[in-house]
Amino acid sequence: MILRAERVTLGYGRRPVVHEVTLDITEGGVGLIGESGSGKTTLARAFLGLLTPMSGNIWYGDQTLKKADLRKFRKDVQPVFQAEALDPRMRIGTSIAEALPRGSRPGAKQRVAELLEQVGLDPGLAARRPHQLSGGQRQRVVIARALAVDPRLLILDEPTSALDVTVQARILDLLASLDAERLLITHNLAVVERLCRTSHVLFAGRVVESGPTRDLLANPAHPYTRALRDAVPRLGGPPPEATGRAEAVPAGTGCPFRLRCPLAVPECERAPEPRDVESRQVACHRAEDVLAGASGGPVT
Ligand SMILES: Nc1ncnc2c1ncn2[C@@H]1O[C@H](COP(=O)(O)OP(=O)(O)OP(=O)(O)O)[C@@H](O)[C@H]1O
Repeated sequence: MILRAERVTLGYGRRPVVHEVTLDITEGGVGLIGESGSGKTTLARAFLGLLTPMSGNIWYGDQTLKKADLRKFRKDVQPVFQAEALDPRMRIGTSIAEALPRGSRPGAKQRVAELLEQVGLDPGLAARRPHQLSGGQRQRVVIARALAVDPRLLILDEPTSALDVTVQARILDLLASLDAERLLITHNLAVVERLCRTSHVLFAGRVVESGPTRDLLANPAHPYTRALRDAVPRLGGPPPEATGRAEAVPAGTGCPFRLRCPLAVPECERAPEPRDVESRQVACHRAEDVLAGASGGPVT
């Protein structure tokens, strides 16, 4: 385990938007799934040390981020940002060379060529500027930049959402082939299926279901996971529309999903604690009914 969030609450100003999340980044890839506004990027920013928790801790090995060696942390944990963030005026080679650790500048040209090859690009592209590359090539450059410091963990926020399906599949193959671990943020379930052994489903800033990705997708135990899965989770498909907004119920007033939940019962006015159900942790009073395939109405 490289990073761990322990009962982390995050927010902007005084408004919390992620509530008491506990989550380990373990081997085999970890997915954070949820619709727009559910808090995925906010949690990723905390894992990158860019947002300080209102309460709880981010652990890096056996130290909290407050006490950790930040130089080592910044080398170990690298974001993979959107390709649009590449400086349009800068040549690709310079852009990658800038990310290299200080001591390695003398051999930079050679190292840039190696990194370009590692991500499946012709080293000759180093002389070009971003607009002279395709979207898929630009995304590979972004990955090469992140790999420049030989990180242990990549934090990827929708790394392929701007790409067409075939290019997307090739970038996923590349990501799957890398040695670094992954925290992957997406609304696209096909992407987590390919890259993450474990997944966490966020709704309105709370983890509602966690477990092996395979199990979550094959047989969800939370009605929200089921809604996400059923809402066109094709590779390259649009974000699920049938699921509406994440901020359905204010915090502290029962299950956050209950106003949209086809299985809601009066008991759901009491917030469900996460509990172990089969292979996963799920925060739902009716997880067993969901697993059994119930589609609506109260338990009789
Ligand atoms: N800089 C900010 N200042 C204030 N509120 C913010 C800020 N960034 C995000 N938020 C709010 O925090 C909540 C969670 O946003 P976040 O970006 O983490 O969600 P997300 O799941 O990553 O969504 P998306 O998939 O659209 O990126 C939202 O209600 C959003 O409006």
